[in-house]
Amino acid sequence: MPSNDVIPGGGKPPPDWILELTEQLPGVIFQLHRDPDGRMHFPYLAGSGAQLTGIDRRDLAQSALPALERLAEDDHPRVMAAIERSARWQRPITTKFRLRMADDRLSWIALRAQPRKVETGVLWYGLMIDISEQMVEEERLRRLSDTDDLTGLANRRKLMQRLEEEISLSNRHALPLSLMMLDLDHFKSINDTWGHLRGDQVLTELATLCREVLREEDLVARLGGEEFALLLPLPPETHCRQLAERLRERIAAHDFGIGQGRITVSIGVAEHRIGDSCETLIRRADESLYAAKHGGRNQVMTGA
Ligand SMILES: Nc1nc2c(ncn2[C@@H]2O[C@H](COP(=O)(O)OP(=O)(O)OP(=O)(O)O)[C@@H](O)[C@H]2O)c(=O)[nH]1
Repeated sequence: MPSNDVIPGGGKPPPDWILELTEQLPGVIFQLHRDPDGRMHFPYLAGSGAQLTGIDRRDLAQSALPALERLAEDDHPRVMAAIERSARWQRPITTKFRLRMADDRLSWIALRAQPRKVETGVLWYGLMIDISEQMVEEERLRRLSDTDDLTGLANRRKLMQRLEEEISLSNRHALPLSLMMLDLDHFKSINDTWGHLRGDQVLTELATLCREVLREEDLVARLGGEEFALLLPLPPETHCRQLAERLRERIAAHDFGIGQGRITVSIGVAEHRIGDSCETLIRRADESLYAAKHGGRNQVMTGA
């Protein structure tokens, strides 16, 4: 295979306007070469992004290591595996990763590269582009779609997603998991007496109280209206019921601005049993909540 497989333009110097064009590109275009023994280097690198890492291109033309060392620790194995797969199956690489820049900032980079077998190993033709802004926006949208507008708690969608994950873990490793359903008592009359805005304020303060009582790893979600769900991974055996009691007492003692003791909640607790699905666990917590309401409200009930 002639050496012009490695050097764009077949070894002839490219015209000035091509050089200028490639250097002005808002990203990086490159060739990445890998020897049969796995050593990599960038025979060609161009684009305005090429300076941002602060690594000299001449060093990268010798070895790709200085760039690979800048990969975020969590992303390194995934990127190496993508390169390996691409080389083995001759499939394009499509990945994204975080790369440490000269100013120590981590930037999100999207990479696309097409591999080609050459006599000396594998040669990729690719491009990289900074997608940090898109990633921030994606994260903002994801948060929005997971969050309840009024209280800032997780919403039903987020709860269902976490519940699926936790139940799958609990079923696989027999880990404890509890679900509490919490519903405000006679909330309609609070709204009717004090107005909808005050009702909203009660919901927001209630969310804060729940968060204060729970631990970081627990999830508090507003399911809609005056109904909340609390998901507790790994609670010690009797912990969940005690916690529900503490929360109930704390709420009953709190002054929501309409006089102490006006706001109470009913709580239904269900503990995960091996083999439970989301629906089964929710149904059992709902049944406990129903029992708490019918037992006179302002109380905690656990499943049979
Ligand atoms: N302020 C406010 N009220 C809401 C919101 N969502 C639902 N509600 C009200 O919550 C009340 C729920 O009433 P019900 O389902 O009858 O329940 P309840 O009065 O709490 O009675 P029990 O649950 O049986 O103790 C209704 O008046 C809804 O209008 C909200 O976002 N803000």
